[in-house]
Amino acid sequence: MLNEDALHIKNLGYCYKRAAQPVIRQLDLVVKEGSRFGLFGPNGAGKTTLMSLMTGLLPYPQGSIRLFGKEIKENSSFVKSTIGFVPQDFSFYEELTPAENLEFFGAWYGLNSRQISDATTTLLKVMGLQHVAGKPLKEFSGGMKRRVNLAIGVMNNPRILFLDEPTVGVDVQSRNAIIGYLKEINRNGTTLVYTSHQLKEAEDLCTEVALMDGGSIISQGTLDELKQQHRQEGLEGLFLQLTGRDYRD
Ligand SMILES: Nc1ncnc2c1ncn2[C@@H]1O[C@H](COP(=O)(O)OP(=O)(O)OP(=O)(O)O)[C@@H](O)[C@H]1O
Repeated sequence: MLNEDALHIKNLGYCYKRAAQPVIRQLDLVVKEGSRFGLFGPNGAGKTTLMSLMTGLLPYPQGSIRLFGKEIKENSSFVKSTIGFVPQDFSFYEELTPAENLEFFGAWYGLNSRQISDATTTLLKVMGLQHVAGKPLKEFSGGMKRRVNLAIGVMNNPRILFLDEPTVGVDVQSRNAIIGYLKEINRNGTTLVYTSHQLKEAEDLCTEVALMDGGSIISQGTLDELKQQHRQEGLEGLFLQLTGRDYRD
């Protein structure tokens, strides 16, 4: 159902072990189902940490994260069947072929052999990987590896897909293919939660944005709303106005 909250985060806090200060502080965030949501902020703002919390990879001692109304730490099998995750670091086996990787991750998601075989055929075609389906990933270019990383993240046809810098280091062709595919699955109902430093790409992809700094959300709305509110023509100007020009790391 559109307009339901896909994600509802309240008063979230997180501190890494032995770190002097929390990385996520009293963070509130709502993502509506069906949106293409972009999360932006300087290096070290806490985006990857927040992704890890939202996908259940890190436990959260403080606050609440509800995924389609369910608290994620109490509903791990619901989370596994509902989300897809495309992490910033490649999350596959370099010695295996794309088809073998998809088979492995499909089984991990709990898909049956027919579902795995159908998803593999479709995704190899969509990602333009049919001609290298039998080669190990260690022989692939960066763009091809990014496309495999994405294919793994969408194998279970997720209701919500989290993407942490999914196009870093890719050429224009791969970028176009990846962004085009993300728009297509969003039209078919998948909510997207995406982070990137590619702000032009983000303007094209995202319907809603949030800016993050120092572990909190400092501004959230549709891109048009925020541009108007802060009298900026683009996301880059908005970003610099709200987060400043100093290095963070
Ligand atoms: N495993 C860890 N242990 C301790 N501190 C960490 C760990 N991972 C990240 N941090 C720290 O947490 C803060 C937020 O890091 P995080 O990677 O979430 O930021 P980010 O917004 O994703 O940055 P970037 O844009 O560079 O990817 C940084 O100060 C970082 O040094």
